[in-house]
Amino acid sequence: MKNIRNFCIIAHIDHGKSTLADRLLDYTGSVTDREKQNQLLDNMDLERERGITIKSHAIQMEYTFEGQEYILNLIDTPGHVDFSYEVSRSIAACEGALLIVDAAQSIQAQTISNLYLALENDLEIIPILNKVDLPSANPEEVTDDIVDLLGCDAEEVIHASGKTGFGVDNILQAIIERIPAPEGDPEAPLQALIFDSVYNSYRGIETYFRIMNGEIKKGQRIKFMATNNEYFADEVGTLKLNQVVKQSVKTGDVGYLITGIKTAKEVKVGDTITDAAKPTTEIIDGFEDVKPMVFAGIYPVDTEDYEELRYSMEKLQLNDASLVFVPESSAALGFGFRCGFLGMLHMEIIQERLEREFNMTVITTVPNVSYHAYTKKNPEEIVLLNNPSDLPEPSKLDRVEEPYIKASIITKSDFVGQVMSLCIEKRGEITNQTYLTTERVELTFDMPLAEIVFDFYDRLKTVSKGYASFDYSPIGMKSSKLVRVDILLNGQPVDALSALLHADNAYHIGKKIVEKLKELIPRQQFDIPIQAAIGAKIIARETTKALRKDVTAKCYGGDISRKRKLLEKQKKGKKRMRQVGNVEIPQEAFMAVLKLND
Ligand SMILES: Nc1nc2c(ncn2[C@@H]2O[C@H](COP(=O)(O)OP(=O)(O)OP(=O)(O)O)[C@@H](O)[C@H]2O)c(=O)[nH]1
Repeated sequence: MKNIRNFCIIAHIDHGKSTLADRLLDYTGSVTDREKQNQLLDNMDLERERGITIKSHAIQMEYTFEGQEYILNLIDTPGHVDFSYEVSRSIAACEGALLIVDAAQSIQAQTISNLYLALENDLEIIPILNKVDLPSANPEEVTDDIVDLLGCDAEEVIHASGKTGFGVDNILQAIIERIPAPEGDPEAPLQALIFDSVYNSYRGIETYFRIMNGEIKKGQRIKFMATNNEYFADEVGTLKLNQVVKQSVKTGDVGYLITGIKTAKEVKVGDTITDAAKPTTEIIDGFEDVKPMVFAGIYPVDTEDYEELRYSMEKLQLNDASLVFVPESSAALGFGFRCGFLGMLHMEIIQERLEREFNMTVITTVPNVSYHAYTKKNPEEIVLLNNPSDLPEPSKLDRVEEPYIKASIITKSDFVGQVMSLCIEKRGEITNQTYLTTERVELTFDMPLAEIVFDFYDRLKTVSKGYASFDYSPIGMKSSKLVRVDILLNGQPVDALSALLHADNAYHIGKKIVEKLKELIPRQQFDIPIQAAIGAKIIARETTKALRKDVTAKCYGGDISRKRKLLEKQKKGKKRMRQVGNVEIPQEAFMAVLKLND
């Protein structure tokens, strides 16, 4: 046990975590040449393409230092706020963390929020100044920032480059010398923390764990404490680039477990595994059920594909326990599902995975957060509001509450004014302002989550010229004035275009939505009035004028291949169109409310 080191890497997105992890694997000879790929840890196609780590993974390295052999378990963590719960679990499985800071970007919002998580878990922090090879790197200044943040000495900050491999040896030495070996009692009853799980279509769910006390043996009868379900440990082992089957995995080590479980729901990240016959009395604390934050409708483009969509979503859920969905129907779109996501990125990922892995083309409706409504009849009972159509009639409605977050934004002092106005426009209330250095400021706001869902990231990037980073955590519900803005096309309400908006913004946003829809809805053979309404009251109107020319008219008698190309193009464009009444609506229109400022 004294030669084991468990560590994770924490960083703001794009500061070079995955690249550096690959370097460590390379340097310790943990990968053969054949296995070398650009980003080894990001083994989902989607992850590699987007350059982000979606799910955490673990990997074991062996390294000989001063004549002693060490086992280094690296637990990779996702960098995006949508997945911060997974970060917190991976952190809990370690004794130390490499804190990576980009030498050109310096400290950013997630550097700080992840650092706090690591400190809460008493991890030893090894600060690393990464990307020192960049011409724009600013090593002295950024080192000062790190020293200020951590209260460490400048000598403790390791200079490195994931690109050239510079400094990797120093990092490995620091891992061995500075991070404590795991503690724990090998004789005690089994107590292991689940920090991740992965779905494998042949073997069922693979559970990743870190053993705090005791050991886990092949064939042992074990129990998951959150669910109280018992299983046999069909296979256990450690994690190299591939799994290495073992007879047992012991205290302090990190490993995987296969029990024949088929659905991701049964395995909860953060849960404790123990022995069924001789259970531990202590649950590892910190376990919480992750709740979806953002909801949207997902519909098949072709109504006939509904059953297939259900099948695909069920398959996807086996794999991703944080995805929730219930059937819903819309007058405009037919049968589909109301889905809950951890955040906007999670929503995009699900949509993309449906397309890539299941070949499903879907239409996603305007996302909204989950409100709590209370009716006059029963003012104590919460009615969960995940869908605009569920909003009770104004006469029956007592009050509505909406979820709030604590938002932390780090930016340059030059942009404080603009960032503040943006946050105030988004109904934020400033709670704190701290100068991290003379140039960098951390602003903290209490804000409605709903405002983040709508175009917040993009606006923040624009007003700060890219020099702002953002992180948030939920802080509970607050009362809100909510109205439903309906959209009518050609006089017909299209339920899938309805949005829940704060009363103060409803007129303004309603007008903008209508203007945006005018741009997005293709012209047809007749005029299409586009209206926004609150209840029976029309608050805005635009008209898409009738089409005058036939696009292919010119091609008659002309070059047939050109005409075919045009028609092909038209067909492609149609793929994501939905006929509602006699109006064709493209997918972009359903999301128009998110892009009002483009
Ligand atoms: N010049 C230079 N570029 C680097 C270095 N390390 C990483 N990069 C580049 O920075 C970008 C982000 O690197 P990643 O390793 O994917 O960043 P990450 O922190 O893992 O990102 P997430 O997984 O999304 O959190 C990539 O384009 C890398 O090629 C470095 O040391 N020097």
